[in-house]
This record gives sequence, C-alpha cells and structure tokens, in this order.
Amino acid sequence: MWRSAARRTAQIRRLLSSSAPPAGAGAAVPGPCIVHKRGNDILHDPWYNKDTAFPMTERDRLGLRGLLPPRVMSFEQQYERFINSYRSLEHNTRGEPDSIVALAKWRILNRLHDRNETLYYRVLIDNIKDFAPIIYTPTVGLVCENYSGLFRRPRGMYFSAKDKGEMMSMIYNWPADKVDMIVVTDGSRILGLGDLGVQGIGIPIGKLDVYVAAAGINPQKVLPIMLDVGTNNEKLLEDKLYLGLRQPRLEGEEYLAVVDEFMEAVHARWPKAVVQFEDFQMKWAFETLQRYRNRFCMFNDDVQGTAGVALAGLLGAVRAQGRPLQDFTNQKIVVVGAGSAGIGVLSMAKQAMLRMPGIHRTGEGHNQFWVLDKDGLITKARKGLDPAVARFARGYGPDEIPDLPEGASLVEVVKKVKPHVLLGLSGVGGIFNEEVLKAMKESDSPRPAVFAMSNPTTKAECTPEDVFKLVGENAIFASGSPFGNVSLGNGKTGFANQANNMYLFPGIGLGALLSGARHISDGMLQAAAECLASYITDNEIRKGILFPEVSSIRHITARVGAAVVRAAVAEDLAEGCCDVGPRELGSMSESETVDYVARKMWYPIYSPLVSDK
Ligand SMILES: NC(=O)C1=CN([C@@H]2O[C@H](COP(=O)(O)OP(=O)(O)OC[C@H]3O[C@@H](n4cnc5c(N)ncnc54)[C@H](O)[C@@H]3O)[C@@H](O)[C@H]2O)C=CC1
Ligand SMILES: CC(=O)C(=O)O
Ligand SMILES: [Mg+2]
Repeated sequence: MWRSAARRTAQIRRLLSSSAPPAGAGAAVPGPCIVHKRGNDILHDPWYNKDTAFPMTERDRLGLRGLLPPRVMSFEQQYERFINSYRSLEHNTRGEPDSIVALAKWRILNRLHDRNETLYYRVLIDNIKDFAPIIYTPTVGLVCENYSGLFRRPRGMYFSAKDKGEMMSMIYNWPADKVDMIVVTDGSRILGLGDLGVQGIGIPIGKLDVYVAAAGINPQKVLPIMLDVGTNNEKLLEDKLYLGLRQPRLEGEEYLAVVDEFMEAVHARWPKAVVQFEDFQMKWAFETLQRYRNRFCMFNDDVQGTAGVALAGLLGAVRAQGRPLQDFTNQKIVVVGAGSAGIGVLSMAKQAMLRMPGIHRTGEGHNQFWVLDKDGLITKARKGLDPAVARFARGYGPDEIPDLPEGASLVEVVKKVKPHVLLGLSGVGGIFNEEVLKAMKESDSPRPAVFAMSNPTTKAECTPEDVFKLVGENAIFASGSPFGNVSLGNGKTGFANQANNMYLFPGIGLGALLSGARHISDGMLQAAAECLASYITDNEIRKGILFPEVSSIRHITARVGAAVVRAAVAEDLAEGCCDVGPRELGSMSESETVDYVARKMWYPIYSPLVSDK
C-alpha cells in the first residue's frame, strides 16, 4: 500500500511544480478577463491591479495612461522587488523582539495583499514555508489579538447580532457574483487564545489564504466571514479601540437564530459554496455541525480537519515502530484536552480502530484512550459529562488497569499508562513539562510520540528540543505551529513535524467543491485522512518524518482533493461541478482525478484585461 502511495506521490510531484503553473486553469497564456471598470478604479482593485506591470496597450485601453510612472516593469521584476524589500525588512529588524518582527512581516505582506492579489499569491505560493507562519499560525494569532489597532481596511464580511432580519439582503453587498469557499468564525475560541470577538476575523482570512495557495481556489471566489454575536472578553469590552459589538455573547436560541439566518442567506445566493466553520467554542462547534452537516455542504475544521491530520500522525507513529497498521488497535494514547479538537480526534481514531481487523472481539468497549481535561483524567465517576466526552471516560477502581483515580494528574497518568502517544490539544503552553516528558521516556513504545498540537507557538504543550532531550533521540515529535528541526549531534536530526489541519482542510474543501457534493460525509473525511497518511514513505517514517514539508502543500492538496472527489462519487453524493458531471467524475481513474483536480487549481498570472465600460 505504502509503495504504491510513493509512486503516486512521485507522479503528482512530476505533474505539479510550485514554481510552474499547473496545466489547465493556470496555463502560460491566460485568456482575457472582462472588467466592469476603468482607470483609477482598476488600480485600486487588488483583483485586477498589476501596478507598474500594465503594458502600454492596456494603459491605453483601460484609461490608465498617465496614472502610472512611465516605466513598464515585468512580473518577475515586481516579484524580485517585493522579495528584496522583504529581505531588507528581515535584515533591518534583526535583534528586535519576535512579536515586533512578526507584525512587521505581516504588515508588508498584508499591504501587498491589499494592493495586488496576483503578485501576493504568487509570492505566497512560491515561499509558502517562509510565509505560512506569518499569514497563518503563529503570527495570525498575534494579528487577531491586536486586530482593532492594526485595522486599516476591511476584508471579508461582518454579520452581527444587530443584522438580524437583514442578512438575506446584506449578502448581496458582496461584490463577487460567484463564491466557492467561505470560512466563518464567531471568534469565540481563536486558536488557543480564547474569545477574541470580532478580532477573530484574522483566522478566516488566514485560512482562505491557505486555500488559495494550497488548493488553488480563485481569490475572487473566497469569502472570509465574521459572525459578531458579542464577546465575553472583558478586556475587549473595555478597549476603546475594539471594533466589535460591545455586548455579551448571544446564547441559546438567540445565537442559533443568527447562525441559521446567515446559513440561509449564503445558501440562497451561492447554493454550491462550501462553508468551513472555524474556531467556534466547543458547544457551538458540535451543535452547528450536527445542525447543518446534512443540509449544507459544510464542515468544521477544528473537529473534522484536525481529526484527519492527527489520525494520519497516529498511524505514522505505528509505522515508525515497525509495526503493522493493525497494531493501531493496541496503541495506548493519552489525549490532553477534551474540547472540540480533542474529541474530534478521539472520535475519528476510535472509528479507525473499529474498522481494523480483529477489533470486533472487543468492539465499542475497546478503549485505548486516556483523556484529560482541565480537571485531570476523565473517568466514569465524573459528573455532568457531555455525552461526546463520556464515550471516552475510563472506568476506575481495581478492575481498571492501570488503576487511576478520577481527576488523576497528567504525570500520574503517563507514569502508569506508559503510553505510545501523548497528544496535546489543551491550549495550555508548556503543560508537557520536564516531569511529564521524563515519564514518557518509560513509554512502552520504542518510538514514543509526542504531539504538541495546540496553537499558536506560545500554547504548544512542549518544544521539540525538550522532547528529544528528555524523551530521547528515538522520540517522534509533531506540533500545531512550526518549530525548527533539532540537531542531535553526529549529523543526526530530530524532526519537528507540523501536525496542522492545513494539510487537510484545503483538500477537503476543494474536493467537496469539485465533486459538487451535497454534503461532506464521514467517508469523504476518512478518504482525506487516509490519503495524507499514505503520502509519507517508509524511509521518511523511519527517520521520524510523519508529515510532508509545507512546501509540498499544493501537491498534497491535489491528492487529498482527488481522494475526497472519489469518495463523494462512490457514495453517490456528487452532483458535479461546472461542466463535469458525476458520471464523468466517476469514469476517471485515480490518477486522472488527481490530474483533473490539479488542472482546476487557479494559478496567479496577470491576465490581459478588457474593460466593458
Ligand atoms: N494543530 C491543529 O491543527 C489544531 C490545533 N488546535 C488547537 O487545539 C487547542 C484546543 O482547541 P479546542 O479543542 O477547540 O479548544 P476547547 O476550548 O474546545 O478545548 C480545550 C480543552 O483543553 C482542556 N484543558 C484546559 N486546560 C487544561 C489543563 N491544564 N490540562 C488538561 N486539559 C486542559 C479543557 O478542559 C478543554 O477540554 C487550541 O490551542 C487550538 O489552537 C485546534 C484545532 C486544530
Ligand atoms: C489550526 C487550527 O485550526 C486551530 O488551531 O484552531
Ligand atoms: Mg481552528
């Protein structure tokens, strides 16, 4: 299975290269683009603006002559100019505090984003490894925390509790006729930073940047959305600059009425758009998923995207031990954090175990998980447990091996269980402290795995340096935000994998869109996770590499997208997209589907512009 996956990977790597446009949508000679404006209006529209690269013929045609300096620059010259400015900024801010440097980098990228989207996305695609930490985690967290002060111009749409009854008409204020991909948040749990209210809009913007870069969604067809239902963050409510509603969050039916109205409005205008729910607090993450998943084409990234990425990592950890995949059912897994992400991971991992041969002996009762929340180990003795969490509660008392009390501490659990994997989705930075990591050294696994998945970096449960020092050089490490690899001496490297849902959500969204799926099923999500799990070769796994390089994200997304399309077709959920119907999708082989998905990806190239005004 893994060898054929590697062959497929090589094939896709040949098919796509980040420095060259994919065939099809990003063809070298792009077709003309009709714009409904002229002159300055074009220069101030980042979708069409080419800055100094407008050729003279276009300047004449579009009424731009005299509005730009006379020298016509090439795209390559503009690109180089931007990269040089970026490198000088890096040089000039050397020695400054990390947060100052990070925000300066974000500002220079954001200014380009506001001015010229074609150049912005090309720079982003070509340098995704360097720029993802700025437009995405960790810097996006800092941006959200400081959003009201950083605000210069709006991006996306804002629907607030004050807009009740108006949303169906407001949705038509968005200037694009077609929207394919929406990321929406209510700002109630932004990364591990808590309730940031309206300032959480930075997350949908960052996620959609990843969609454009990784999945080749046309930036004219993406829409970041903030549902401002108030905030319970006292500091923000008292902040004079705060840009959101200054009221406590809506709750209960009032809250759901806002989200219902928003979903109906989106569906009325763009019935085929895929909606990704992002960074909702747990109760609303689960409630909205249940409420909408069979009615709309939507998914919750924190619950479902994260689960697939973690499952791929867990299966990788089994392979790293030299064990067959079926051995997954015997892995002891300690999960710290029983929130939307933790419970999403546990549910998908449990489903995967139940599908494995031999597990029917023990079935649903098979519990290889020890789950902790802020009150310690969750056992059946815990009162008032959410049913989603109760499924994973341990028994207690002498029949339970090892015998651990309700609320046992993390270190106690790790010492007694000796888990194969310690996985953090707690949002608590440094919680895998020295004592915990030293206890992990006694793990029953020859390759103990530590996944510190909380974001941003300050909330990571531990660092790779600590893991390789305290657990041992044979340990495996992954984190939600990027860390550098660790030099172990003697030319050996401890790999700092990035276990982030960015490896899956772009492919899930793209696959759902291209298949024209009525909704996003468990089977489609499972196909995405399996695809990611099979991307890494045995050789890489032996070295401790569980996830691909971020620089190959466009290749990965083409494969994940294809896997999702094929699953949608197999389940009869696909209605097709554009002029490719379900029958045609169904007749494609696996590699033809990958090829098709890759060809549908948008690639940033200046198109000749023709004005109809
Ligand atoms: N790497 C990735 O792709 C992803 C990472 N995350 C990260 O996961 C973290 C949690 O996200 P959610 O589950 O949505 O949050 P949540 O707020 O729903 O859940 C947090 C959980 O952590 C528990 N917790 C808090 N303090 C704890 C402590 N001292 N010990 C043990 N458990 C503790 C809480 O009781 C709760 O069960 C965030 O930092 C988020 O950035 C979330 C989604 C994807
Ligand atoms: C990565 C992500 O979705 C989160 O930390 O919430
Ligand atoms: Mg998230």
